Amino acid sequence: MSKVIVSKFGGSSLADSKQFNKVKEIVLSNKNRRYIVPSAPGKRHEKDYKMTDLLYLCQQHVEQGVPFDEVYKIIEKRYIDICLELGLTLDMKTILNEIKDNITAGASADYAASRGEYLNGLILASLLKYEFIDASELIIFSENGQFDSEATQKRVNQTLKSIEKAVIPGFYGAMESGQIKTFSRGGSDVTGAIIARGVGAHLYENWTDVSGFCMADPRIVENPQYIKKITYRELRELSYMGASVLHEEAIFPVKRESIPIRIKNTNAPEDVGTLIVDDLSPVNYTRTITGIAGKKDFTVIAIEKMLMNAEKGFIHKLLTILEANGISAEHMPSSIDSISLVISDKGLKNNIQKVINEIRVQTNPDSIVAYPNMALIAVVGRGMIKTKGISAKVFGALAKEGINVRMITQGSSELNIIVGIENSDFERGISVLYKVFQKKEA
Ligand SMILES: Nc1ncnc2c1ncn2[C@@H]1O[C@H](COP(=O)(O)OP(=O)(O)O)[C@@H](O)[C@H]1O
Ligand SMILES: N[C@@H](CC(=O)OP(=O)(O)O)C(=O)O
Repeated sequence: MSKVIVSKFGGSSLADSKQFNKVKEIVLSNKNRRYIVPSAPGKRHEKDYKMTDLLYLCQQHVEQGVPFDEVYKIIEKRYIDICLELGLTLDMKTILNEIKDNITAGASADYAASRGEYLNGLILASLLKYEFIDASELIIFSENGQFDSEATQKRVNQTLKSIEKAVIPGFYGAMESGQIKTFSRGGSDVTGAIIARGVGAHLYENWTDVSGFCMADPRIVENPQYIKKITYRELRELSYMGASVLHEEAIFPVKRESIPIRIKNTNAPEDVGTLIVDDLSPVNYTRTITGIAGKKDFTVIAIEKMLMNAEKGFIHKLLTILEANGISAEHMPSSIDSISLVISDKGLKNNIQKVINEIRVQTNPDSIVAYPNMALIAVVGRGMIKTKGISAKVFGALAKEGINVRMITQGSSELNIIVGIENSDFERGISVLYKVFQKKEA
């Protein structure tokens, strides 16, 4: 049986006609690249717009009763220019008018955002001469908006088994009612992984603007080392903690079938990139740390109460309060008489005072203090478990740099150490940790 590759191209790979031509060359250079998943056009340079952001903006204008013609003109120009420069005969103007009418008539934010991928899918299918399959026919969400993995798997398998080559737009699907639903931002990576599982691909390629996964964010550290091979679990930890190359949920569909992922660079296709493999595969242990990633903007709620450990149901009460407020705690480091709730500011949505009051009333603590402006940095590596002195290296490096560590947690899998520091120390923290771990261990 011939091998099948599913290739997802990110927004940076499809930002303009020049990038589309690179994508065409890549796809056509390997006949196994049969199912292609495009994102919406991304930024062409630092100050440029992402089409997805502009489409959300149009919908918000309608919601506020403000005209959105000026924003829509930017969107129209980007797509029409791409079509003209590629010499395609697609009637882009008519399709764009239809979408504009729908947004004007009050279409949902998910519908508006999804059109970025929809339009790019039409263009790419026409350029490659591949069949266009709308993601709304393949990716199924239940009526309460939950992604239905098993129904989707069946649908993808059934539909694509008779289609030799297809372009399927990323980022969205639909409910049975036909209503469009998107994944969270960056979700085309998830679509690619779902299609890879559905067609039983032997490889899921994720094409972007970097030659693989770096040991640290290249926007913070200059020329960080690339990771040649990484396990799904390590990658998930790094993605979740802010390494935005791959959506953290893109792991699940491919992990189930042990389909490897390769991160590749559209601008340097000859570079090997990063291979993401199953946890059982041998990993190169010459490096104890695989990568470092982090996120800013957390609040830590520190609660102290004498004999907390003896009070039955204390943690249950805290979690019930968070749940009632629609909040989840990222971490909960604790000692005998104290516990800290680490919550992202995005999740907290300005509810801090309300949550603190409820905790005070329902648990009667000795003290409760909120520490805002915190950042989390995770040092991740499967080799960690076998190596002494990793934590000493982490804390030593941060101390030497004069960075105060406000919180520490280590996952029970010993796959990571997470430290909480001030937002203002974040970039310095990442850089100094990269410096101590970049050298290869003996
Ligand atoms: N550890 C990391 N390794 C590589 N890139 C990273 C890392 N952390 C963050 N990034 C950023 O992720 C970007 C690629 O992801 P993204 O912008 O979503 O690309 P795409 O548009 O192809 O989907 C890179 O340009 C880089 O700035
Ligand atoms: N276009 C969507 C989905 C996506 O995955 O985009 P990208 O591949 O450019 O990260 C977004 O901006 O969120």
